[in-house]
Amino acid sequence: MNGKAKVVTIIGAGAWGTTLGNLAFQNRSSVYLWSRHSGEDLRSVVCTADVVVSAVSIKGVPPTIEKLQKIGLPEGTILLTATKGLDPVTTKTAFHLWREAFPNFPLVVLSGPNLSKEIDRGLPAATVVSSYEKTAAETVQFLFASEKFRVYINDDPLGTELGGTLKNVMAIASGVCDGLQLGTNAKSALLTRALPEMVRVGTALGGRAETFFGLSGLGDLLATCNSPLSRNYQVGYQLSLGLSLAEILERLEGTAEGVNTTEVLIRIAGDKNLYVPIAVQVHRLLQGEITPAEAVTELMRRDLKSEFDR
Ligand SMILES: NC(=O)c1ccc[n+]([C@@H]2O[C@H](COP(=O)([O-])OP(=O)(O)OC[C@H]3O[C@@H](n4cnc5c(N)ncnc54)[C@H](O)[C@@H]3O)[C@@H](O)[C@H]2O)c1
Ligand SMILES: O=P(O)(O)OC[C@H](O)CO
Repeated sequence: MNGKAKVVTIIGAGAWGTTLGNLAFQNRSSVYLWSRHSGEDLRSVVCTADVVVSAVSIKGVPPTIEKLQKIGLPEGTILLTATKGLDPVTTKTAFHLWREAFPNFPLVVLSGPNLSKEIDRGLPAATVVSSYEKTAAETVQFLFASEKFRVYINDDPLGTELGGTLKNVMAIASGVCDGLQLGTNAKSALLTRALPEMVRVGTALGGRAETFFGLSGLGDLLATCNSPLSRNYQVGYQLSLGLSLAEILERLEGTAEGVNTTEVLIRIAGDKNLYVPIAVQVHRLLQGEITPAEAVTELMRRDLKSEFDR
């Protein structure tokens, strides 16, 4: 299948699934947006699809996979995952879960600095689609690309996905930084130190270092850590104003994956002996063990060290 796909089924009618559906629709694809609440038969909308997009949050990935395994997919269907999270049960990324469940289907990851509300307004943005199967990546590239949405490809799906996943932890820290009005120097230091922390974890989990310096790593880190539109940033910002995590999540519009990702990341870092000082403080903050101001103090009073030694 070359050029623009004709039929796209999007599973997950949340903010991101809806935005992706609109982008494909504007490119003249037939788009089915499926929600678990719609009552529509999932089989009927996947059996004719050229591309099946998973735009559910990470907790929705295992049940979605289970449903599709029962239904079965036509041979050659391209699977596209747009989730940015870590499975709390297995600690795996969505790419791993989909690969294990559908090893013989072309699998593509989409991740980048993509705040859906900006894209919905028609503002220009760029993203990355990544796959070991180049033809599938190119098909997805043409499916979504427009003059408003520039789509790059690469062949490091794990690194691409992990950039988008790990930056959510940093976005919580960044929201704290802005909420406490720590200033531009502090913000710059935080984001600059966040990137090697993401690279350390991301490469230990199989991503390539260079990918984290691209759109799906540094690009998404900058977008999410600087925008009040980010739900993860909002979690940190509102914690710094004194709201409890429960209160914030109750009012939050949509999913802040970073809350779960932080908890899973701390387990991974413990198992693999990875140095993740920012994530450790975000975790303690989310657990209610320390205040936002104490988290900052803990980061600043660590032993002095060389800039590039670990
Ligand atoms: N909103 C954005 O700007 C944006 C951009 C890029 C990537 N993402 C990522 O896309 C994913 C979805 O984000 P969103 O903003 O659409 O979140 P959302 O909260 O608006 O929607 C979540 C979706 O997941 C589905 N879901 C949740 N639990 C489920 C379950 N148990 N079974 C089946 N479906 C389930 C919900 O029904 C809903 O359709 C997240 O991983 C997010 O990090 C979001
Ligand atoms: O609202 P957030 O924090 O989930 O961020 C959305 C996207 O991941 C930004 O690229």
